[in-house]
Amino acid sequence: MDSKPNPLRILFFPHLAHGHMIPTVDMARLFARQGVKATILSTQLNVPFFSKTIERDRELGFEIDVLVIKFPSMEAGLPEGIEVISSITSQEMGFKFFKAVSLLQQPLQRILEDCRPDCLVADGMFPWGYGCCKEGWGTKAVPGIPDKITMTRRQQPTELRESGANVEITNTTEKPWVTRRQQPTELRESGANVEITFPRTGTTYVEHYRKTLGRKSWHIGPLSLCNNNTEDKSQRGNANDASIDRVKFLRWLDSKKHNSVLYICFGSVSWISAAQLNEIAKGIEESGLDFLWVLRKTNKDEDEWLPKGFDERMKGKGWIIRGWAPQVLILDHEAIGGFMTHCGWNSTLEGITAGVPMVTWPLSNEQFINEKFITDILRVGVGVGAQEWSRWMEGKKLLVTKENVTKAITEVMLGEEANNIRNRVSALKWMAKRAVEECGSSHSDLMALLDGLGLNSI
Ligand SMILES: O=c1ccn([C@@H]2O[C@H](COP(=O)(O)OP(=O)(O)O[C@H]3O[C@H](CO)[C@@H](O)[C@H](O)[C@H]3O)[C@@H](O)[C@H]2O)c(=O)[nH]1
Repeated sequence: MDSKPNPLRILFFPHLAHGHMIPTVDMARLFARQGVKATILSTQLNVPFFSKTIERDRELGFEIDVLVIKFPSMEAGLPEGIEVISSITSQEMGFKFFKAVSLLQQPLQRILEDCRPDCLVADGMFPWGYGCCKEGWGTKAVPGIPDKITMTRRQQPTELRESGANVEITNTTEKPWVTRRQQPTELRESGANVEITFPRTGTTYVEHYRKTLGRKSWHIGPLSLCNNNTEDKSQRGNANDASIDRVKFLRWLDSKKHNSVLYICFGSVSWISAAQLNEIAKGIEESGLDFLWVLRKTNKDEDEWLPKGFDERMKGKGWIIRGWAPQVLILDHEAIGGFMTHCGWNSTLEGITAGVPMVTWPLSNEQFINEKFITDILRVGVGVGAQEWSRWMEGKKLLVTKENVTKAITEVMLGEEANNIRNRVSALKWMAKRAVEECGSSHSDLMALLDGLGLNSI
């Protein structure tokens, strides 16, 4: 690949959580493919989650690298080794973790002064990210004139300077999924509900975002589609090489009929009680469906909750994967006919992009809102009946019963509506694919954004 002598340099700083690192790394790779020099900023222990992917892109000639920022564990009273949300095991540890994250502001500022990138893409979870750029560290080429003139932010007219504010780059296509990244807290605080915030009166959500909310935004997703080979898909977000296991369960999936296997995964941070896991297992068994079930390593050992004899009875019918599974690869497999999901935004988009009907089981964060989009607006899934937030509190929460589980999964995979749901989600799948192709809306937004940042004027 021809590399420009002075490419546009963008620093990407994702939150220290898989659900944020994964799409940000995809985004950085997407930008690098357009000639941007992309640098991903992260802490030492998080780099292995994406370093192999980055190395492969570098071998292909793309300008993408990684910069390490020290995580202030000690300063926040955290033990060494806790640098990603999925390692948090208690509420107290969670508070300390977020304290440490907030302490990253000053080191970020120093990095910006040293590196002087043209642009910082900071995670929405770092509300102080934009403030770090206000000091005028960056230079920007003035677009639209024949000669190259660069100015620092401080030298720019206010208008130009302000235009950089509150830039939203969303991992979405032009469907309703677009706006939710920052909604939950606002929604909860305002007491409003989904219908009020997103009226369905013929206007698309993108228009709503841009016109009604007046937010500058570029809708460039679904980002997972930039992983277009098996290696990329299976290593996405994964520090270990799970190739042996991968081959095993992919072969198993190959032996199954189209759309016959239920895939179950609750994302990278959720926590499910032993009693609830027991109900899920019984519900799956009752449905008679084949399944592939991903469990985080932090979940209780199977002998604490797995119904007696489950393993024996489910031989050949199901797999339980402990740890990290290559989700995008699995969802793309034609044997997968349903996805039981906690409605994390990445999983939601990945399910839609793969054209897989969903069984929705929101747990926390903004997931109950995402569920409404899946079940009520897009109508590509059926709710399992989750009624309340659950996090950290074993045994005190309202359980979703095994009957609820059986009912929802059979409705999505076999029921009268199953075909209609499948047709609707298939239509969205193709829409999503078209959006990222050349001339598609996401591709056009990406080009417009890079143009605005001066990619072609440098
Ligand atoms: O075994 C696994 C588990 C997860 N994933 C991937 O990890 C990501 C998980 O992201 P998401 O589905 O968004 O769930 P969370 O990890 O729970 O993400 C957090 O961050 C999201 C983005 O802000 C929010 O929407 C969620 O509510 C919040 O819990 C997805 O890309 C999955 O494909 C895997 O590849 N393998």
